[in-house]
Amino acid sequence: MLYDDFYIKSLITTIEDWPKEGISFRDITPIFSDPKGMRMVVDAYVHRYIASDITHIACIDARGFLIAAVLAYELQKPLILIRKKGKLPGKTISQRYALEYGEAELEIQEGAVAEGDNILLFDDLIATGGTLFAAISLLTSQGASIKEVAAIIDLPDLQGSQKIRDAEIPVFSLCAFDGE
Ligand SMILES: O=P(O)(O)OC[C@H]1O[C@H](OP(=O)(O)OP(=O)(O)O)[C@H](O)[C@@H]1O
Ligand SMILES: Nc1ncnc2[nH]cnc12
Repeated sequence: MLYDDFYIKSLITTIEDWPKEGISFRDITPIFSDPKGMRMVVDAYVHRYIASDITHIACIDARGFLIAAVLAYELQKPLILIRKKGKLPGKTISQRYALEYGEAELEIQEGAVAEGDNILLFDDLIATGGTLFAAISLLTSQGASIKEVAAIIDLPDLQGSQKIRDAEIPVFSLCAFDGE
């Protein structure tokens, strides 16, 4: 078995009513303090993408950075940082969006990606998909193609992953919290 989704899921804790009432927050912090879990997560993505034709990995501020940086090192691919507004120096392109518990704005630096780039887009979790769609829009507006979206957790009830698939972008996640 390459990875044990039950084991990965067992590391994720749920905090009710955080950061707002009604939200069941899925906390991935314990994965980082469990070396076996961390290796399982990274190895699952390395195995999936080692022979793929992706040219770049793009990842989303902030939790998305944590695994994607290790993955870029392992796969020897350039890493593109998609950051919350006001964090990237120089000329940027930005996109506002709504997520499960608020609104925000994402940015990339001008010239970060180009026509012909084949991107693996990574974030830790897919809820409504608002964050990922903003990232997709930033990358594709510069001519890049999204080869696949990868995440640790999918929350299918919130339909983000289905909307991304409906846009004909493949989605890969290691585990799901479905009606739980
Ligand atoms: O599918 P959505 O409804 O858009 O929600 C998913 C996003 O929400 C969280 O990010 P958050 O903005 O809380 O940032 P963080 O990673 O900095 O904690 C998570 O890391 C995803 O990026
Ligand atoms: N329920 C949730 N848990 C953790 N991160 C999230 N981002 C959006 N919704 C989330």
